[in-house]
Amino acid sequence: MSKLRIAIQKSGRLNQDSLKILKDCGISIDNGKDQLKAQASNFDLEVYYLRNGDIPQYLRDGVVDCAIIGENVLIEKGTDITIAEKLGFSKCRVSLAIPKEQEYSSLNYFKNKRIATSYPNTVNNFLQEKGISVNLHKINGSVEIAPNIGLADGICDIVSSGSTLFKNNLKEVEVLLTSEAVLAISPQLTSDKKSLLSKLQFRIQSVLKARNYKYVLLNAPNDKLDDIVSLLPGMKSPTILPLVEEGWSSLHTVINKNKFWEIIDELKEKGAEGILVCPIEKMVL
Ligand SMILES: Nc1ncnc2c1ncn2[C@@H]1O[C@H](COP(=O)(O)OP(=O)(O)OP(=O)(O)O)[C@@H](O)[C@H]1O
Ligand SMILES: O=P(O)(O)OC[C@H]1O[C@H](OP(=O)(O)OP(=O)(O)O)[C@H](O)[C@@H]1O
Ligand SMILES: [Mg+2]
Repeated sequence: MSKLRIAIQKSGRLNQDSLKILKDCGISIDNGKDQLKAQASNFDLEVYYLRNGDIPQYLRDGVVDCAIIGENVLIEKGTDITIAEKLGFSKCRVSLAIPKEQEYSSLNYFKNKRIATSYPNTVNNFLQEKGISVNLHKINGSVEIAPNIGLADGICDIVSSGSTLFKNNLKEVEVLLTSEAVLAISPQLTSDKKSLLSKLQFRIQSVLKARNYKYVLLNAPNDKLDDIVSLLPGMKSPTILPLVEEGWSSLHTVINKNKFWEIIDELKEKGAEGILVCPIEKMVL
């Protein structure tokens, strides 16, 4: 059977997290330094190390079967490509920004202005829909410098913490889209690869679920258990085991990491003691 070919970014912001998710899926990659193609030793998978910006074309041409790529790049260059999973890392947004000292009240500000960007299609589609025409300057990097050197009146680029905008005296005025890393599928995927892709996707889903939950163990007096259990969603329902000490139990459950601190405070209020919180490696529902 032929192998599933996956593209990941060769170097840059997605590279390490992409390798990590494959590793967490139990996939070992024989990765010689500077190799552009590597094999997994325990899964029918071939890894191609490519530029993020080139990946949509490789997917379209069927040179690779799937890829880990920023959603923003697919919106810019690959609207024909299907997203199979959102992967929860490399979260950012693509935004319009202008010099800090400029007044801004609406998108009309941009009428006939010069905008520097690496995302011309995204900007064009967004502004055309609103009936606003602009002069676009396509540049590939260091976009935030453009207004300071007189090349543009505004920019459209990736924003995460906002510190690059801040350092360049710019302010974010419109968010065009939000993005995160995704698993994208080639439109040319052949049927013989589908079961391998499902197997990979199943593993990715188990890893992503586990990343969102914590395993919690606590002790509580038996007369407080009902109150405590009412706070806990769990996978089905919590496990309760008697402690050696008379009148006490140990309770085990899983909690969504976003609700974690909120629930921990309530658990303590209701009489829980000795609370342990552990990471979960995989979660299969
Ligand atoms: N500051 C950021 N915070 C979070 N995610 C980001 C940030 N900057 C970029 N990203 C995400 O990571 C992806 C890769 O960004 P990176 O800057 O490493 O690559 P690139 O230079 O755009 O691509 P290439 O591999 O083609 O050189 C982006 O497409 C975006 O999805
Ligand atoms: O809001 P922030 O947290 O400052 O992040 C935004 C910056 O991050 C990215 O650049 P990167 O650091 O990847 O450099 P690059 O331009 O060389 O890709 C992006 O192009 C912005 O410049
Ligand atoms: Mg970058």
